[in-house]
Amino acid sequence: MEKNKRVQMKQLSKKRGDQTIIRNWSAHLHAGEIAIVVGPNGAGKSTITKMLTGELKPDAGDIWVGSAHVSKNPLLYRKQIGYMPDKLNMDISLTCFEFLSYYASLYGKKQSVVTSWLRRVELEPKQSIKKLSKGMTQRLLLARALFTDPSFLILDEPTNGLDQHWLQELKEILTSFQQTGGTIWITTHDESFAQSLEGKTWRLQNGEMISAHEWSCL
Ligand SMILES: Nc1ncnc2c1ncn2[C@@H]1O[C@H](COP(=O)(O)OP(=O)(O)OP(=O)(O)O)[C@@H](O)[C@H]1O
Repeated sequence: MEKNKRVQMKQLSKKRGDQTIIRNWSAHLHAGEIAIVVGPNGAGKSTITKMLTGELKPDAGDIWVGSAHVSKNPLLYRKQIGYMPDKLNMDISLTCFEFLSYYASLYGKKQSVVTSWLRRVELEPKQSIKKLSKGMTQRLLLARALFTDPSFLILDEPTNGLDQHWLQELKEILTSFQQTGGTIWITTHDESFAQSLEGKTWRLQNGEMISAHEWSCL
């Protein structure tokens, strides 16, 4: 799929219970740009990430990837995104190959793409997904997010459970995605990983998304 898509968020607002997670926030990401969102537990990082994936509807505001609007063109929008959640919510017995093949059939991708991504993330195709360690599960979810060749990659706490070797591999995978015009959104608690990426960083607190430049001036 052609990448080089701009991501726009316009006047987004979201409340959960009594708490305002995002208050009237606008931003855009150029194609090939990395956005990094940091913030304490409960600040709303997962909430905003779920709005970007289309799983949660904003109370107000719009999100576009290229010309696809999150709720007005949901099918086209979903085709543009690759999402790596912070955990695998699936309690069935499948091998890594069967797991990715299922998504391959939904997205019309060849089995050879599945095989080559499993090789890239160093997972054994016949390995049961129930027996994967945390870091191995993260690698499977990374492969699932990328094998559809999205233009916008959304990663929720991608470094959880990864060892030093895989932190470096993750960086390399993200850099090559970025170099082909892919745009990336990452939420993380891992400040050293965040600092190692050349991206636009925001801190989320009390309903505000404060850019790194602004918070260094506070
Ligand atoms: N389903 C829900 N219904 C109501 N409130 C929720 C729901 N899920 C989360 N919240 C609340 O929304 C706020 C933001 O939660 P969220 O999970 O987005 O934070 P987070 O920054 O991702 O946290 P963490 O760093 O712990 O993952 C929290 O106060 C949380 O209690």
